[in-house]
Amino acid sequence: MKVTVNKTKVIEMKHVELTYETDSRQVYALQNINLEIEEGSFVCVLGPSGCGKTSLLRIIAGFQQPTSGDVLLDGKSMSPKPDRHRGVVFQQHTLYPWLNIKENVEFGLKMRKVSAEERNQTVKHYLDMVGLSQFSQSAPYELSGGMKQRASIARVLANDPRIVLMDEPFGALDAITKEQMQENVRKIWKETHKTFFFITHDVEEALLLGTHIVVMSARPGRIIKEMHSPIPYEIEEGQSRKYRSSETFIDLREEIINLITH
Ligand SMILES: Nc1ncnc2c1ncn2[C@@H]1O[C@H](COP(=O)(O)OP(=O)(O)OP(=O)(O)O)[C@@H](O)[C@H]1O
Repeated sequence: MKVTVNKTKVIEMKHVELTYETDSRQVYALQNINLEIEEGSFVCVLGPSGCGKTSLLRIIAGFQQPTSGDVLLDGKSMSPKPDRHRGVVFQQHTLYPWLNIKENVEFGLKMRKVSAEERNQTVKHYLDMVGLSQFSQSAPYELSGGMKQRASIARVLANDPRIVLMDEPFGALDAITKEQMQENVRKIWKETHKTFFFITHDVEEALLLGTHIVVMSARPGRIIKEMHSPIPYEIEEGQSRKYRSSETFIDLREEIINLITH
């Protein structure tokens, strides 16, 4: 007997279209986007510059309304306003400079009037997870770029979102820090079992992180291919570099590059 596992869909996008209207012109940004994001998956969105990746993330985050189509969160029409269930990590960190790292991470919890004891436990848990326990009293300016991004991830996770949205979060980091951050995020994803939605233009990054890879066409952005990859489950901690030369990795990389460039 075939057993079918009905996985929970955190996000469903149905026939989503987006046209930006400016004073001088219309920009047809997204065309008929149909996407299902399963709980616990790590979705990576890849595509040429200007294809609408950030627009897609902004719609899921609630920063942008689609022109038409439906977006569901846990099967229900999504609130048109951003909320803590959809936490965003941007390319440039958005930590408050006047708060220390602990205060930044506990900010959302404080707004929700979570007790001091629970706030302390939660902040400690996530600062430990991102390796910043020693820096809880530091100001954001005292941290390196990679550390600031780790603090931003801890801040989002502390709010216990349904989905973590990341818009090219490592785009401004040097190559070695970027590689370490990829390892960190994959480890965090495995530990938290959270659902991630991650935008990148780096094919190798998508392969090292994505269990569900979404490839988009040039504008107007359409989904031209979706792939389900075993790679992030298989890579052992610290083994990314070795994995890049594996046959599965090289074949998938070639397939994606061909899709994007043709
Ligand atoms: N607020 C806006 N008003 C008008 N046009 C916009 C607006 N935001 C984005 N666009 C246009 O919509 C298209 C998609 O933009 P978007 O930023 O979503 O693409 P992207 O794939 O994330 O690009 P990149 O990889 O270069 O960051 C682009 O042509 C962009 O110029």
